[in-house]
Amino acid sequence: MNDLAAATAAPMTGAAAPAKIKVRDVHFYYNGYHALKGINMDIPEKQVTAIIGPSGCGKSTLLRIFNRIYAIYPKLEAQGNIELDGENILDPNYSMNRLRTKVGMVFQKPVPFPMTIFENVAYGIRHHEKLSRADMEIRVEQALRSAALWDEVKDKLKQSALGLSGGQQQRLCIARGIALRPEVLLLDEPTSALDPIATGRIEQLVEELKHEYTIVIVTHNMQQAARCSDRTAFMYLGELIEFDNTEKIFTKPGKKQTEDYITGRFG
Ligand SMILES: Nc1ncnc2c1ncn2[C@@H]1O[C@H](COP(=O)(O)OP(=O)(O)OP(=O)(O)O)[C@@H](O)[C@H]1O
Repeated sequence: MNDLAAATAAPMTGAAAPAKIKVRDVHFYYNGYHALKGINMDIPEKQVTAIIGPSGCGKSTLLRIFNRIYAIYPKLEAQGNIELDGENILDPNYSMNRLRTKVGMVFQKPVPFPMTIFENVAYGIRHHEKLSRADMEIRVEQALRSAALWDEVKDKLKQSALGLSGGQQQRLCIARGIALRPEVLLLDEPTSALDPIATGRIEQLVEELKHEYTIVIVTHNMQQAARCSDRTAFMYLGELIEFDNTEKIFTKPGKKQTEDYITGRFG
């Protein structure tokens, strides 16, 4: 392979950090509909990677492949390789249970379970580990502290989680994800249902969490991507158009489509 061919085939990265997730020639089909078309990218470890692009471009589809959540639906098919620490998670032999402990996900709308605040966090842990009551209390507290929620809920752990505000509920969902001590945290538009103050708290939290976790965030909000990510991926019509340092994407994008999108000319 000559230099030019090698450069063309190389996955997009723009990252100096080692890759936690390597996406190689990934295609995705919804009942035959080709939603992702040959995605190649390296997601850097312990950094925040934002995925942006117009509605329907495949952002959420890509994010959801990273924890194979699509596998619960029939007629959905992923092709290619997604290596997490060098192992292909799309391989049916890669255990779902193991994947769930390594990759946590937080959805657009906070969905606390109809149980106490404490139980919301403890519930997932119980599925994977047997802890004594005392150890469980420590784990729940750690998760709530990491999610910057502890001070607000420490005196009402036995109250229903449904009584929390939207922003608190979203941080509770993040605590629930963190409690399993994943290595990767996927956030699918985590602030789209929140007010600006709650949004600011989540963004601050993302900034703090990246020291421990590899974070991938899908967002419609370009200011949010610019504020809280290290790398930004721009997608369009199922393709990865550009993936680079966030600052570069927003100040000196390499592709016209990226520039048109970030300057609001379409999307
Ligand atoms: N369950 C599904 N069945 C069929 N097609 C789907 C399904 N989910 C998504 N699609 C299609 O796949 C494409 C990518 O959708 P996806 O939700 O990943 O886009 P997105 O970039 O996250 O959009 P948005 O920003 O609006 O959430 C779209 O054309 C969408 O219509």
